[in-house]
Amino acid sequence: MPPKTTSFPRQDIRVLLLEGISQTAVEAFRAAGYTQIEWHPKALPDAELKTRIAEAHIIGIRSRTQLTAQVLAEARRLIAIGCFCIGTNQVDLDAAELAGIPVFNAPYSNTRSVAELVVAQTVMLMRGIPQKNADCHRGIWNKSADGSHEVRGKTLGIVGYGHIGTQVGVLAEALGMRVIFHDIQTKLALGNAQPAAGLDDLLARADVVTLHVPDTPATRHMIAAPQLARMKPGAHLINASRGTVVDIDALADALAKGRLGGAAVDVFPVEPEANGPGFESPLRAFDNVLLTPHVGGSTLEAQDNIGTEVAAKLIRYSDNGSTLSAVNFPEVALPEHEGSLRLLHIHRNVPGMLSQINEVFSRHQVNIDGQFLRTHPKVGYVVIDVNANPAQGQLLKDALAAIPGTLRTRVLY
Ligand SMILES: NC(=O)C1=CN([C@@H]2O[C@H](COP(=O)(O)OP(=O)(O)OC[C@H]3O[C@@H](n4cnc5c(N)ncnc54)[C@H](O)[C@@H]3O)[C@@H](O)[C@H]2O)C=CC1
Ligand SMILES: O=C(O)C(=O)COP(=O)(O)O
Repeated sequence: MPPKTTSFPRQDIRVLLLEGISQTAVEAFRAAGYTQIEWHPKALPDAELKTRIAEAHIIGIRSRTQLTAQVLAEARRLIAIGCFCIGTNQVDLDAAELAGIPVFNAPYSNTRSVAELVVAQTVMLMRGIPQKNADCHRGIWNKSADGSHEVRGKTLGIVGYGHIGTQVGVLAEALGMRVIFHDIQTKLALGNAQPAAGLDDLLARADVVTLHVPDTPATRHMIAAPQLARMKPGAHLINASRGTVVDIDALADALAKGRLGGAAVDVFPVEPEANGPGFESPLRAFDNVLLTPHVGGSTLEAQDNIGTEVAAKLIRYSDNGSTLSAVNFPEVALPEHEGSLRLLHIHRNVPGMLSQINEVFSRHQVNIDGQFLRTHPKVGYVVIDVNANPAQGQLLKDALAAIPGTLRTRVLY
């Protein structure tokens, strides 16, 4: 397959934004001079996604859209992917990298929203509110303190002590909870939080266990029947991480047997494609389970901030070539290239690539003003600033594209 080349004025760059991404993103693209912006309130069905992605230069998604290797194979013009969320597990990151496509996300902007929800869920579960709420809706008055507890002095176990987990811990301590955590990395404990001796130790000690790990092979079903059996009788489980982390049938079984006091679940192994009827889960049967439709990060504040943040990263890459904070790609932080022409060359990381690239410039007798290189094991990214006119830029780009192992070239004027 010939290397992919993209070199357009901003007005010709097609931006496809799916899943109701905040208008702040649309405004940011417009303000930067992009005019071809297509916005969809929902995810697209797979077949339509393949057709649309074939035309797009930039795509923005949230957690629903699956950008598999098969979908990315259709993305002939795509230069960048924006995940307008934290998780990037919905994108085949290796396939994107090998196609020369950097992926950006918003690692912080919705973390506070998730943390606030989890703290609220902790209080609700400890008070038995899900059942009481369900009873009241059915006309049943059940005023009782049985099984209802203050959170003060109780133990919260946080699995995954990252951006969200740490904030949950700080907020929970403000309510007087004892906080213990488990993480695979050594973490600075905030406040009076204490690391647990391991996951099993945490499960055995916590009154409420809350999960804040990413979806990785190691976290899939990390909470299954054996782990649920280790939890304190009557303890509560909260999952606002990914639906893959909990074996949902095992959780339903533990709830059916009365092993747990309750659960709050925001994310599911299979989530409906669109709003409306069609949500299936064995957990629907339990009044003591707080079910929410993956809204941990869905506040207007978070979504607006995410829109601005990810759009800025996509625009910076499109205009300037900077891949700083890309999650799958060699990171190159670049100065502005005013007065010079910038060539981007993305290639398979094989020996001799840089000398072949430089040979192109000596052959064309063009001076290099600046050169920036970063490599990953499989992919290299070189940015070359030259003192050349646009016509020379096109010739240079074509010559660079002819180097075997080239994945993508662009020229930025
Ligand atoms: N419900 C929702 O709407 C939202 C869900 N999320 C989910 O929450 C996850 C966590 O978000 P952040 O805290 O921002 O991520 P983060 O990357 O800051 O923290 C994740 C932590 O989990 C730890 N970890 C990874 N694998 C582990 C394992 N096997 N065992 C124990 N710890 C492990 C990491 O070392 C890290 O400290 C995201 O990956 C995303 O899937 C994020 C935002 C909104
Ligand atoms: O940020 C994340 O990882 C989330 O899970 C939020 O996903 P969403 O943008 O609400 O589809």
